[in-house]
Amino acid sequence: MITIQNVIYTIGEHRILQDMNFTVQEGHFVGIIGPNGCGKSTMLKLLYRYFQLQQGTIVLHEQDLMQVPQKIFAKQVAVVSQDSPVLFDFSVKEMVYMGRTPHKKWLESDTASDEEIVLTCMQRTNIAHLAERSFGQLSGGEKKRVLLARALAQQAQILILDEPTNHLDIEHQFQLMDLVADLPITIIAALHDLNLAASYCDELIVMQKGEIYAMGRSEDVLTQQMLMDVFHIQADISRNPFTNKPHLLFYSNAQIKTP
Ligand SMILES: Nc1ncnc2c1ncn2[C@@H]1O[C@H](COP(=O)(O)OP(=O)(O)OP(=O)(O)O)[C@@H](O)[C@H]1O
Repeated sequence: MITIQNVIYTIGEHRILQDMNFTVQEGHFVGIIGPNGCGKSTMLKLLYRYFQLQQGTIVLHEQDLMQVPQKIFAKQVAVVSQDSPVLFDFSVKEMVYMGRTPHKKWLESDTASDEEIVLTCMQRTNIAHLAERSFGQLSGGEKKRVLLARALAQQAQILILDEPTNHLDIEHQFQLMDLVADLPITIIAALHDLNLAASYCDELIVMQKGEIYAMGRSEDVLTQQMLMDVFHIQADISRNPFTNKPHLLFYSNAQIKTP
């Protein structure tokens, strides 16, 4: 379980997060939604310790997240972030092997088990055919799938995803969501596609201006009022007949033609 209590985060004069409080249960898939600039990535960056906590506490399995030793943290938390800079030009396979690093001792060489994990993760993310390609030369969507494979190879109990479907074509969006939703681990993802969020997440956290506007099951959270208040968009909300999950049809007044 991860507990976020009274977390406030400020950059310069700008208060980015205001008193964030929520709990993520083990094994749940939690989606964070909200408009551009509302603080989703900042919240995730605190969770994966890219940012230092300034105020409040984050507790992971009854331990202060900031006190967890780096090597243990890397075994527990894997991340696919928006901007994962790669300074040197590695092959795809080398990139995925990096996911095994937290499990190894200094200079310990890769084992047959590492090889099997890496190959399986490449197959599951549909990148096995890219194994020898240079990471730097891949398309945005291919890179995203390599970063996911690397995160899977880490075999962490918590997976943090910052806009994981960004750059992916429609087939790979569903493939990625199917894949991660099927993992028996905790997942926290910032998502822009509200229909994907509604389809896959156990719970949604709606953020607005650095605060939580609402949280709960997608059925309860995705209301016309919320969509107007937070996203300033009109929507018809129905059920997807195939999945029985909420389905949003968006429109603007300008699109509605009067006869
Ligand atoms: N390093 C920084 N310096 C100054 N302001 C920053 C910095 N990083 C983020 N911000 C500001 O913090 C706010 C929240 O940013 P954040 O990236 O968390 O939003 P987001 O909800 O993830 O947005 P998006 O949906 O556009 O990715 C924004 O107003 C952003 O401009």
